[in-house]
Amino acid sequence: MKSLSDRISALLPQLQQWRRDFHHYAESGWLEFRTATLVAEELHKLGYQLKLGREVVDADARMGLPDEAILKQQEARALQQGALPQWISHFSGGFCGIVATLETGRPGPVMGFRVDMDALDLNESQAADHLPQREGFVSCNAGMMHACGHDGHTTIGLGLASVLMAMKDQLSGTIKLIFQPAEEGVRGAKAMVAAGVVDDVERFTAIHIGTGVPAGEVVCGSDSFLATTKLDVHFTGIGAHAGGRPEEGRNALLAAAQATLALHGLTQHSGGVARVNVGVLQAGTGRNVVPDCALLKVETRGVTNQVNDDIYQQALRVIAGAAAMYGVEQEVSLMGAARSCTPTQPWVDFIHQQADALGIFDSVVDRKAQAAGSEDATYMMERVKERGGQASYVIFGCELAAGHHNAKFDFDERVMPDAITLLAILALNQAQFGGS
Ligand SMILES: O=C(O)C[C@H](NC(=O)Cc1c[nH]c2ccccc12)C(=O)O
Repeated sequence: MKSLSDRISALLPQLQQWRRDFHHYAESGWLEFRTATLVAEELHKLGYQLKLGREVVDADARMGLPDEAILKQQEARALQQGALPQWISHFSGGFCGIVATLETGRPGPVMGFRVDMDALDLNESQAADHLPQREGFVSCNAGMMHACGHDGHTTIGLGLASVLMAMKDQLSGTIKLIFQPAEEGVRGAKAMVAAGVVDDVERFTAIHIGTGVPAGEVVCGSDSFLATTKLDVHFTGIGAHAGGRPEEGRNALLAAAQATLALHGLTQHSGGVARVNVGVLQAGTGRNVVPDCALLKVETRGVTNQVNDDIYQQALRVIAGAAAMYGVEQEVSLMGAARSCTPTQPWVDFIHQQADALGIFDSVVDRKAQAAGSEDATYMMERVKERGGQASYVIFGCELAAGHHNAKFDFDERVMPDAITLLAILALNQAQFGGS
């Protein structure tokens, strides 16, 4: 019987081909049409039971959804780029979620593994020293780039699906592989949770690669995710002749500028780390017009849910105050959110034990001290925990060509087989878990 290691070694060419294809056809959140159809086809060929689109994504719980015109345009683009027509109708309208289930027929827990599929809104570097450019798989979609490793995550999910199906006679219980859209901007997980995707999951594991963790190190229970709230703020003023009748105008641009400066002063909280970032300020229409419109794209973050919630409430007050200063209207729209979350220690201990026993990592640790970014997998973790299940978030360190969200981001692809190995071992050895 082929060993796990032999099976994964045999997959290496396929892993690189998958990763580089996903990278080349990078698709941002809710627009992962091509990616989702290819993933669905691979999982179908492997023999998994599939739940797709609206079956696993609650329409009303989606956040930060692009408008109808963009959804339609991007679906057409995906078809032109090779999205599979037989699957795409499941994902139309921005429902690019997939859950693949393997029921072994033998008693055992439901184990959930979650990967995310979306790219970032970013133009990828086309410099000669950027490997994806040099080797011909740089993103072909303007304004979309896999600059956080989610092409690798999707590939790890497919590699895991392949080896687990091949070794299904050695498994027990049920395996659920969750392919999530729109993690960037923390927009997709809540909708999958609302659709009930993890309601039966007893042991949940989400993953990330890189994040500053050194190559060869695995973090078994990352617990430093910042709770976060993402908001768009529209200011509406009154236009007027800037030279002739400025006093008749109500300046939305100044309100937005005032709000921006005030928002960035909000990072004091006795509860710990807090962040505010105004990432976008768009305003006005012409140099001789008192600006009647402005848009801010803002995020708040906090080391705990309470810190973030407090900062968010202060932000709302600051925005209302800036609008009042200039006599303009303001409207806040929620565009994304994620909670902070602590993994369950019994599951972290089990992952640590299995990673140690594998002997393929230079370092195995439970957690890292530095405040990480944010993650909406925390919604799934919290849902599993509130039903008494086990949940953790594993980070696989690897060499990065540049930091996350940078136009020259790239990762060492050798991290993928190591990640698949550990995740597969968690499933194959789950009977050794002594926790609840
Ligand atoms: O808030 C978001 O949009 C989610 C996004 N998430 C990530 O980038 C994934 C991530 C989680 N932890 C880390 C740590 C370092 C880089 C990336 C991450 C972020 O933090 O901006």
